[in-house]
Amino acid sequence: MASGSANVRDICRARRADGPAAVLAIGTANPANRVLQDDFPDMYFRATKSEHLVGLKEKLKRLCQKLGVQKRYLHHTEELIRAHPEFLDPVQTPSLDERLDIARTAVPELAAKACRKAIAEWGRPATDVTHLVVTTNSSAHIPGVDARLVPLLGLRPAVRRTMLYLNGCFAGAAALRVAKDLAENNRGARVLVVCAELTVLLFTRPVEGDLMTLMNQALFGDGAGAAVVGADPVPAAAERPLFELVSTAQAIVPGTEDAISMRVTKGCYVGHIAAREVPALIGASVERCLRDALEPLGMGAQWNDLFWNVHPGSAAILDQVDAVLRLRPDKLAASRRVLSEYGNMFGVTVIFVLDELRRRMEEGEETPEWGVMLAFGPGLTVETMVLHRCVEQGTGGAAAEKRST
Ligand SMILES: CC(C)(COP(=O)(O)OP(=O)(O)OC[C@H]1O[C@@H](n2cnc3c(N)ncnc32)[C@H](O)[C@@H]1OP(=O)(O)O)[C@@H](O)C(=O)NCCC(=O)NCCSC(=O)CC(=O)O
Repeated sequence: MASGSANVRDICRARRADGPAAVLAIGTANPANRVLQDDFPDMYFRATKSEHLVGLKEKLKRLCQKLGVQKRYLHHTEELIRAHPEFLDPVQTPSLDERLDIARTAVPELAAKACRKAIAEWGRPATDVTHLVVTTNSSAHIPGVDARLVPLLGLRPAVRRTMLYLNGCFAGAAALRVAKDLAENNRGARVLVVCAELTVLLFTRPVEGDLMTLMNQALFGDGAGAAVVGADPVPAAAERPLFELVSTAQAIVPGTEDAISMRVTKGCYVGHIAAREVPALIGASVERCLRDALEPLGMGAQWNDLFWNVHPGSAAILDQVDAVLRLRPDKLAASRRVLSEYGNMFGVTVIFVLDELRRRMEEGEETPEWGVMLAFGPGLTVETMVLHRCVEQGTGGAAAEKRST
């Protein structure tokens, strides 16, 4: 009996990886339909036949100026909305089924596009992927996006799949956290992580007095972000670590369960955000979460000595994190750029920020060795991940060339 249990320990120990999990490749994708934020109020009020609500449209214009978004990509075009008049008033004409039908194919296809880029950069065949972690808010099917990705990407039928639904904006960080544990506890594992979102589930017409709808239409964008995660990179297979995932933490901020929420209704998804309060709530909790994550590693609160990947929930949220941590103006530049170019893509956004940080490092931007990923979402939940930079600074041309071949 005793020797039996010793055996099991040995088996478990032998199965663990030696080194930390690392991101080995990143891929991102968006739908083709590009929407400039300056054009959005006209487009939205035209598509929803709401031109008569002149005051509300002016309000949306003012709101658009405040969010930090200049451009987004949306799967739903004016043409698609014209073809689905039932989307305009989800209370009178419930249309969850029609929206989910769109998501059924569009979400896996968008996810596959990001995954293909990540796999191409990784340089190994798709059949070498051992685990798949998929997360989305924009789907409710079984078999899910994970199962659909197997034939789309040519993964092995024996790939071990994990599907995370409805995690809000912390989904990307949560998926990377799960991937880290899988990679470190399964020697040789190569985990494909993908997060994909479509906002057609939230689409609805503007209603006088309903500010939340304006916010949901103006802030969020569609996209997919993928990463290959594995420990002990194999140089002979041309694997190279970009970021080591050093430690992870998750915390619920007490008393904030109503601050961000989402309900699946007969009509569509209905999101609620206590938008004016959320930046301050995050600001009040962020330092505690960071100390809890960093102190066990013997790292102090020298926030400007780190690089930062903060989920850009909106400009006000980034401003609040900036102010509380007294960050130098350039510290959240990657988060601000992604918000500006793509909008808030829920959990996808932190993967885009990771890619943007990598690009900046390759282009030679002076970057500290250690960094932090911070993501927020319903709960209020704060996900914190300590990162270690492996990207070689200033390798811009060579690395980008490798990705494009
Ligand atoms: C809502 C804000 C843009 C408001 O900015 P300011 O406070 O600077 O400006 P303000 O109060 O003058 O408001 C500007 C205009 O927006 C209107 N306004 C205020 N609150 C609003 C709301 N909830 N929805 C829509 N409009 C709103 C005001 O009436 C005003 O209109 P008028 O001009 O007529 O007076 C900002 O506070 C913000 O970005 N909050 C955080 C948003 C957020 O929570 N993002 C996280 C998304 S969720 C996420 O990322 C995670 C997840 O989903 O899981």
